[in-house]
Amino acid sequence: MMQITKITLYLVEQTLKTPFISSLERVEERESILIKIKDAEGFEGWGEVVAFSSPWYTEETVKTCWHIIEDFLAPILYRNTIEHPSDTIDLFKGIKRNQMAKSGVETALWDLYSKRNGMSLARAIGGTRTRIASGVVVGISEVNEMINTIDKYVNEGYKRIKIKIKPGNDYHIVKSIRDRFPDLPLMVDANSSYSLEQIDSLKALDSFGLMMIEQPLESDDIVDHAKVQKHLHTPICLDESIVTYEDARKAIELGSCKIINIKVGRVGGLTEAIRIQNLCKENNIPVWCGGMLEMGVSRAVNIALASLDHFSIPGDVSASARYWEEDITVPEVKVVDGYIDVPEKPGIGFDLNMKRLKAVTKYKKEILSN
Ligand SMILES: O=C(O)CCC(=O)C1=CC=C[C@@H](O)[C@@H]1C(=O)O
Ligand SMILES: [Mg+2]
Repeated sequence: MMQITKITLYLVEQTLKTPFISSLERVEERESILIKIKDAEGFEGWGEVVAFSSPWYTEETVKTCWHIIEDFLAPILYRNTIEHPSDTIDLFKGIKRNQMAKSGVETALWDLYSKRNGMSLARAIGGTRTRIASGVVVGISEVNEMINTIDKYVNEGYKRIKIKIKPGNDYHIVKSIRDRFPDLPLMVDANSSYSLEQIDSLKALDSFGLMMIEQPLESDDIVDHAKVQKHLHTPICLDESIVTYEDARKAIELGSCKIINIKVGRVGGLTEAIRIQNLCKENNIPVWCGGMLEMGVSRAVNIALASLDHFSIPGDVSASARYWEEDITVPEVKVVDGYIDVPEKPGIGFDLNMKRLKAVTKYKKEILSN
């Protein structure tokens, strides 16, 4: 039984090594919230909230998450004894959506729970892999610059490259990259920048042997995606549209996608992420672990998630050095020959780099229990 005695929130900010550009936004300064949860026996768990500063990817922001955690989720934790992190599904039921806020808290409880039980987070959630295959994302820029960046990542051993596309910035870019790297495991992510009327632009990509096209249409759509999938050979992968297990079930039933990108934050935590992977396994829908330009705590959670057996496609879990001069956890996440080792230490398997955390913290607050 976990009796929560202290919850502390940290607002942190780090500058990305290079700005990240998608069809919707340019991210340069990355804010996040870190959550530290302490229990009556002195164990500590850490979680990271992956919402961005503005609501371009989903409706949540750093500020909405802070509000939801401070005013609603933390009081629930103080009022209840918790046996298992999955108890939060019921405890948080009265609070609609706000998945990233819930996930930050739930993953901190998973870290706490696995530390209390002397197990790694990966083993606590049933992960079996000892290492995970790593892929990396290349943002939108001038095509020769993208090719040089891809070349660098391929030489670093990354197993799969994802590039960002948008209408008008698609066919010629993919063609140039394919000409240069004919056999590269390559996929594209449109972040919902196409409409049904632009289906021909998507069909034109069919000739490039892409692993998948991620989220071409609206971020809450599964109906039109099903229509498009019928006319495409390339599998559609859904990201933004899948926020719950029920969304995944309906999308699979409708044929809206052939692959799902699971992001822990987007679906409200590890418990829901695991349920979605199990559903996909039953339905032969491959899954992979998405990224959120995250710092070390959430990166560690992604490594644990991707150690589950049905995560068969290299995801967006890359090295700490992909984004950060110095990460907030130690040791840094490293990619060796295209793989990241799954840590065996109890909990998330990485320690907080307290010096770095202090340097990047803009504001810190202990949430009081009444
Ligand atoms: O974390 C990473 O390495 C990159 C993640 C990434 O590609 C994304 C993060 C957040 C929003 C998007 O632009 C994009 C995605 O949609 O998957
Ligand atoms: Mg995506």
